Amino acid sequence: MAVISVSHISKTFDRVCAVCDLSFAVEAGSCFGLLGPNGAGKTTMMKMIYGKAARDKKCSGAIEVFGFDPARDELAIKYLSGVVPQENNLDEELNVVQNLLVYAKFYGLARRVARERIESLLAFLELSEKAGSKIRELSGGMKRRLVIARALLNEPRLLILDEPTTGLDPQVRHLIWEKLRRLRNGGTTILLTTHYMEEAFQICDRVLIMDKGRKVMEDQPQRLMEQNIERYVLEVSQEQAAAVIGGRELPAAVRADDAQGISRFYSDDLDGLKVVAAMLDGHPYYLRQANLEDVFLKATGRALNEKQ
Ligand SMILES: Nc1ncnc2c1ncn2[C@@H]1O[C@H](COP(=O)(O)OP(=O)(O)OP(=O)(O)O)[C@@H](O)[C@H]1O
Repeated sequence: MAVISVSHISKTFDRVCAVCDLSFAVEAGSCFGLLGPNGAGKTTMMKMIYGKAARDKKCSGAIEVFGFDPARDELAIKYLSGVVPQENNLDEELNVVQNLLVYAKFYGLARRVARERIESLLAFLELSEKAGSKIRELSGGMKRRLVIARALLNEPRLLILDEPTTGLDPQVRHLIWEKLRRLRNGGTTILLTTHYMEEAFQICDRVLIMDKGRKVMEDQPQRLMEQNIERYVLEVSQEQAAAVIGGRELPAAVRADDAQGISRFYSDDLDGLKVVAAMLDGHPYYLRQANLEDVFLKATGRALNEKQ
């Protein structure tokens, strides 16, 4: 059963189509990722889902979240969901527990229930020791975990996260991924945006890759890779590739792609790439497995982390 269903939705700002005719569904108990570079339209799409942005008036599409239309029933959706916005909008004047109590009050939780929930959420997000700390005393990763704890106060069936780990170090990123996996395994439906292909690959059951407001492709991450990209990549600076390989014939199973100053040679056949490596005659290169970044690059000609 779909918890979120988006059908032919568009949103235009000053004639710029931020979201263009987008359709997708998020199944109950799954983790769904909107993956795309800065400005792809991910945040705008999310905001329309939780009622913070209106779709175009002339757009004939529909959004349903738990069967409710966010344009009309924002509050009903709010009580069933938790939202982690892109910015950590915590109250700097209050400490960790006080920040959570304010929200607990908003949700109408009795004080004893609120205290119990806060204690268990702080333990779950490994913040118990910081319960009495001021917000400015927290690291970026702690603030992010606190915002996630806050979004979980009303025990939501749907958790919406806008770039949950942007700017955080790899250790915190992995910790947050583990927590999100546990929530998903416990039955919470998760919708997140990210421009980290690794994040999408690690935690999403299904990924919609978007660019310039439009869907580029959508599938399980592993399937997106199996069906759209070769298994291995050899990377070398474009300048060096032009100097030593330019004009020479490549092995039959090798495809070359130049973008952002890097020449990439793709193949399912590792031996073919070893031939390319030998042609480089001692110039440095990087041989790796292909990932969702390569899928995006092949589809759009641009890198995921490139500014638009
Ligand atoms: N309130 C607004 N007014 C005008 N243009 C906007 C507004 N919000 C977003 N846009 C434009 O809509 C497009 C999509 O922006 P959006 O923030 O949804 O992208 P995004 O994929 O979430 O990017 P990021 O990863 O940087 O958050 C961009 O061109 C952006 O400049």
